[in-house]
Amino acid sequence: MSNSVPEVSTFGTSTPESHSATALSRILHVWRPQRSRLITGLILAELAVCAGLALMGQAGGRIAGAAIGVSAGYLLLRLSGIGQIVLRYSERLYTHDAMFRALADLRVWFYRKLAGGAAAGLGFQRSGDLLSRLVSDVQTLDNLYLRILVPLVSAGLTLPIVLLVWFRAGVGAGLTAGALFAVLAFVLPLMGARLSRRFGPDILKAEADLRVAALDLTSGLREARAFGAEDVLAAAVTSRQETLFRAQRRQQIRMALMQGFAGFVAKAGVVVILCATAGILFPRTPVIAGLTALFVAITALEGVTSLGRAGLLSGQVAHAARRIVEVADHAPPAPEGTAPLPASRELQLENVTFRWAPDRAPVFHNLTLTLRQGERVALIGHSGAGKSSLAALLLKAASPERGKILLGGTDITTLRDDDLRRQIAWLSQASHLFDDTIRGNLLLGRTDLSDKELWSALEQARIANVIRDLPDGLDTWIGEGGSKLSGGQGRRIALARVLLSDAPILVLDEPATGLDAETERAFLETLNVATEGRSVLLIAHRLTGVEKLDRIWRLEDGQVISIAC
Ligand SMILES: Nc1ncnc2c1ncn2[C@@H]1O[C@H](COP(=O)(O)OP(=O)(O)OP(=O)(O)O)[C@@H](O)[C@H]1O
Repeated sequence: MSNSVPEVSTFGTSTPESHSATALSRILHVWRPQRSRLITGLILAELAVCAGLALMGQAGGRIAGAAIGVSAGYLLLRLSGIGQIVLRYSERLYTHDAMFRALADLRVWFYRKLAGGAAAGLGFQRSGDLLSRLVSDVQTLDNLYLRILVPLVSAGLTLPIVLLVWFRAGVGAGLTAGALFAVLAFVLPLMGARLSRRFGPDILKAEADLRVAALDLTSGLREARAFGAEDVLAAAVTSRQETLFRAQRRQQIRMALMQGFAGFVAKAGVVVILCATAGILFPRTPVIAGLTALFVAITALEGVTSLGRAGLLSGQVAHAARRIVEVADHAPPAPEGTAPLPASRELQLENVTFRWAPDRAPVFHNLTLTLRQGERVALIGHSGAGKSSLAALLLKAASPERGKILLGGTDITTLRDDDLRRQIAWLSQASHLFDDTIRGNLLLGRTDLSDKELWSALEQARIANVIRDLPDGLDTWIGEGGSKLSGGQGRRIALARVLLSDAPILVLDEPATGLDAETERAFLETLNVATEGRSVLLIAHRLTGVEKLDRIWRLEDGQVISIAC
């Protein structure tokens, strides 16, 4: 149980402001495909504001005209009324649609980055924190467009229009109301933004901490029960929940104060124009110009009161952008090329030096080895020697610091990732089973396999009989992470999935984990047959003697010692 989520930083020594600016510009860059939609949304928003101003201005003018016996047509009033309703509806629809598309693009971009760097150090990132970044941080960014950019740009475009109307009610009143509009639209948001730079990260941080604790509690419930630690874990969740509530309460109080103050400034602006209309403080204005200005002031000033709150949100938005970009940049995926797939399936490591993180000791130092096509090699070594790390390197799930990895003489960084993945099937130590049926887990989206082939792979993995006895057979739902199966059963389904792949090279990391001694022997004997004709790298702590092998590699101190069988 950690106390709080470690925050990853890849921005070197620059200031938080420059972090945010960089992060926000990266996010806007990701949104570029939606640019025309986002800009159309902005234009519609401004047109809706203009229609609203025209409606209120017309209404004020008509009321004043009626009072002094001047009549005018109602066509413009009707048009602006209908126009405002239609434009406001279209703007809401369009801006939200554009935003959801932009957020969807951002999630896909973030997910791709995450997948690309999944093994390259992101294994250290807490899954609750990653989930928080993927869900709440991305969601927070809808404020950037809907609550910050759209109203701010609209306020900038509206200011000259309202100034024109207000100046007709007198220069003094126009200047004062214009200044109050600027305070609401620009000064208060700026003050809010400065304030939120300090407090903005609190809520996101508290949310991430709470998610980590809640995930810890749910995924570790069995251990918590076994060790009687439910109360401790539940207390950790409660305490983080309280921290989040406190941060949210503080934010709401700041928002309420800001809204109250902005409302007060807006009313002051209305009073200024009212005074000018009544001839108090300012020279009396013609009644039609005065009432038109007054009605425009009511709607224009009211429309910008929420910008102060948007300013208070900006710190949160900037922090969310930073957190998303930090993770996306944390582990750049290994480079990918377009070289054609070589004919040979020989795998070679040439003087490979590798470490998982710059502050970690190297796992391999100048490692050189060759797995020949069709060869069956066991890789043994003590825990932590680097057996799984070698598998991660071969799969390009991690990249060497120095040296080359070659497939048939071609550097794997010059091959397409998809091509490489089709050549090497990997049963990792932590193979994941999805919350799906057994069939769904075996197929993983493939449509080219018959039930006969699925059963054959399950036979080879020594799990077919167990599945035949289940009421729903292949359609049995196995729960999150295969929670409705025993550890050994889940492992064998994961192995069946690997055996279904056509890859000519198999990397099997401890395939017999979770099996009893007798089943293990039978299983390894079957494996000898099931993997015939393919290159096999069998990673194990110990060998049982039944494995059919050409060579054994012992991994020691970052070097491989080859032992003939
Ligand atoms: N994703 C990762 N990020 C950072 N370090 C890692 C990661 N995976 C492994 N390591 C570190 O690399 C070293 C080699 O680990 P590796 O898992 O390759 O060993 P192993 O021989 O497979 O061990 P075991 O037999 O216990 O599975 C260890 O010191 C481990 O802490």
